Amino acid sequence: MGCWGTSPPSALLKSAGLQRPPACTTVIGAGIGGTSAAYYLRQKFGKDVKIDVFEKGKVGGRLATFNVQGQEFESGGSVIHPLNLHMKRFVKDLGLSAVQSPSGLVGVYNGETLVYEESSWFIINMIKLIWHYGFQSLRMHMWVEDILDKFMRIYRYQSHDYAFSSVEKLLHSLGGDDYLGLFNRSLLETLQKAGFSEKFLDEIITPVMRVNYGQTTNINGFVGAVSMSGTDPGLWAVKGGNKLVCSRLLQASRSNLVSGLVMSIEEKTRTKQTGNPSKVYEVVYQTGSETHSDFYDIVLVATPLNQKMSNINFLNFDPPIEEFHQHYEPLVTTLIKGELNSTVFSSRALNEFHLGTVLTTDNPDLFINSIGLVSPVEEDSNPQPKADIAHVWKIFSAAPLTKEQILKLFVSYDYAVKQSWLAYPHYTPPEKCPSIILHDRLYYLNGIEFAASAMEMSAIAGYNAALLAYHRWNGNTHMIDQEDLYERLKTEL
Ligand SMILES: Cc1cc2nc3c(=O)[nH]c(=O)nc-3n(C[C@H](O)[C@H](O)[C@H](O)COP(=O)(O)OP(=O)(O)OC[C@H]3O[C@@H](n4cnc5c(N)ncnc54)[C@H](O)[C@@H]3O)c2cc1C
Ligand SMILES: CC(C)=CCC/C(C)=C/CC/C(C)=C/CSC[C@H](N)C(=O)O
Repeated sequence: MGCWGTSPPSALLKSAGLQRPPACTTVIGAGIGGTSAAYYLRQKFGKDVKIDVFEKGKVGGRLATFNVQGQEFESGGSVIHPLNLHMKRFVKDLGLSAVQSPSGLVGVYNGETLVYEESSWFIINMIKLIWHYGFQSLRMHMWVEDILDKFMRIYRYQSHDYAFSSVEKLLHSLGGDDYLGLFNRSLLETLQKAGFSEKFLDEIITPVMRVNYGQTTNINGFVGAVSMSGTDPGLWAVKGGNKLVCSRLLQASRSNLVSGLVMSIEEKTRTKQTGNPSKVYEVVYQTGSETHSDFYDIVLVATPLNQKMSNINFLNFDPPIEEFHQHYEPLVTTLIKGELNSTVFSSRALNEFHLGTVLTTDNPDLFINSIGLVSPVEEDSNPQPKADIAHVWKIFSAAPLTKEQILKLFVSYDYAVKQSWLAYPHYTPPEKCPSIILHDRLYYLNGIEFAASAMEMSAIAGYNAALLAYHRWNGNTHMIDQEDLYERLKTEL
């Protein structure tokens, strides 16, 4: 594979006031971030650009399914918010369809008892919430709505082709200093300042952070709000599995999928047939037992950069590329088809136990973060626990469950399968997001996960990196890091 054959002579383009298009680009990682980046690279750079996508494992990355006795279930990223507009548009444009995610009744267990239990009657729920927590639920809902409202501005910026060179600048463009402040402070600090009570934080907010991010209210306020929005009504998933979005994006981008592990990236000077030297990146990768290398004008890294997850070496850069040591939270997803031992959580037998999900408080004696009924990826349904039927339950835990632990939770079970992840960043605000621009034409997408890790966040990062690469290649500095975009675009319809 070479980079030089396809682009028109640069002298010709320069005289027409145009930069030559890059001949070869590459994306490392075929998760939702990498495949959306490939899709937008094609849209921006046009049909002649070569796009190679490297993937060491399966297309989809953290979007994956398990098979339980012939049926597929999501094992990684599972629910999508109704206002996640990139995911929504991908599904529509790529000929996929959406299914509603199960929304059964939720309870919160503290290791001894259910401290909160939803009712199927809306009015009873309202009364219970007000009785236990006053109007804090309503205030929380308004807080999240305000953050989400501002978040939606990104779609307008991106539809006008604006790009950001850092995650901090992107966040600032959404809502100014207050928005950036959310990222720099813990959720706990922000919500305590806003007057939320310890009881509400311990019994409602912490359990939501545990199910979604395996962490407590020590995470940053922005990811806290994203996590709370994951309790909104109308969550959905892709029929057949969320990972289908990645394979369809790859197809639509007409990229070449290279099944290989990228080991290193190095900047090299190449002399073209015209005699002009030019800077390119050499990407060294392994397929099976063989080592190969190829040269690229632009490289987009779409995987968390740390030794445990991608282990890519950046060689001979001057100044050197910063080292990434960000810690990702270990998390285990276990699917169990069996009869729940409902008496673990309440005195009620299973035929009187109507909860579809049990969340947990931050009690060190608990060995699970959450347990919830799940539906196969093909089905649009709301499974209800019934005494006579073994259902499939999904459990999130920090460590793999032992057989004894499973037998505490289930009277009996037919099948159990587990998947271990390094799931999301371990959030420790205040912290700095890793740079998006690692070098001249070398970009990094996954820094956005330090603001919040979610499918839509990676899709936003993929679009942003493609726009940034395009504008920097063409010298369109006026399309990068523009201030007051919201005010400026408000008048444009
Ligand atoms: C258990 C779990 C539940 C989740 N639930 C939700 C949810 O309900 N909703 C939601 O929005 N988000 C959820 N998320 C988060 C969401 O799944 C991720 O934020 C998102 O999928 C990240 O996508 P990505 O493309 O950025 O990274 P990844 O999906 O990690 O993709 C990176 C890819 O790069 C590949 N790669 C790594 N190193 C190399 C190398 N050296 N060479 C070649 N290839 C390499 C990897 O194999 C991988 O496929 C969940 C995550 C987990 C783990
Ligand atoms: C990015 C924005 C604005 C919203 C995303 C909201 C959302 C879908 C949050 C969930 C994030 C997440 C990491 C969930 C993990 S667990 C999901 C689910 N509860 C499950 O049981 O699988």
